[in-house]
Amino acid sequence: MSGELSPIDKAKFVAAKRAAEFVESGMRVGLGTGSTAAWLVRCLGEKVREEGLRFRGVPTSTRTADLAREVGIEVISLDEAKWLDITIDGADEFDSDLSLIKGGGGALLQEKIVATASDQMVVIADAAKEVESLGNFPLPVEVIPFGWQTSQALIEEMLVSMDVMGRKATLRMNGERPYMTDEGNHILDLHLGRIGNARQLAMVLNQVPGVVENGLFIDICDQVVIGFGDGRVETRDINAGTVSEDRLDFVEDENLFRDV
Ligand SMILES: O=C[C@H](O)[C@H](O)[C@H](O)COP(=O)(O)O
Repeated sequence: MSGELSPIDKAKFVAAKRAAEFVESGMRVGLGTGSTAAWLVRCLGEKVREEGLRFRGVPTSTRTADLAREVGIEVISLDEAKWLDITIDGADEFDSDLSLIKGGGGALLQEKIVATASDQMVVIADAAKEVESLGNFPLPVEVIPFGWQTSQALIEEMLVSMDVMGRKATLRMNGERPYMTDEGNHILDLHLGRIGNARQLAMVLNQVPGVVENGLFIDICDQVVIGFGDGRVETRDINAGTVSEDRLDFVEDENLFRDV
């Protein structure tokens, strides 16, 4: 289906393809979750098959683990890897400091652990994910099933005293049933509209009984690779303070698009 990808998928694809070049043989690599990260896994699988790239991947969800194995990537656990050279993952929102909202796909807990255990974290995203202020995308918070309604009420109460616009926390559903994460937990999505002090909110949320982790990634991401529908790619490195631009084409990528 080459040439039939939507502009948004092309944007995700070129970001993923550029970031796949950061992976070198011998590395231990955190593999993110979501549609953009799935492109990364496919691009890396192709490099394994076509170019003899040899690395070990630590997936952040069962979905990513399944896809990674399918495309020929050697999969190990985080405990086996202990520490990672790089983690590459998508995001739901990022701002100019490379603070993130993640967890739209429900994998925020493993994603945060894996990213934090890495020398560097690279986010891959289409340009629409960039925001001036985080919070338009509902902030996912992973809670244990026991007493989730109490956790929900405590979060909503706590939000009253915070610098946020909205205060509603809704239980994520999967059809008729509550959504279950890989760890068997639920997700509360916080409809905030605008988050003033994301650092403070991230810390306070994790103090609420029942909360396991929240989807705010502060001071974790080092680089973002932003893809555009016309093949342009922009890479920003927050530590080096550099920005580079480039353009990729889609012609040679027919094999990758075929099964998607
Ligand atoms: O839990 C899911 C992850 O945080 C994803 O990386 C995030 O939701 C972005 O997903 P996508 O690349 O599909 O937009």
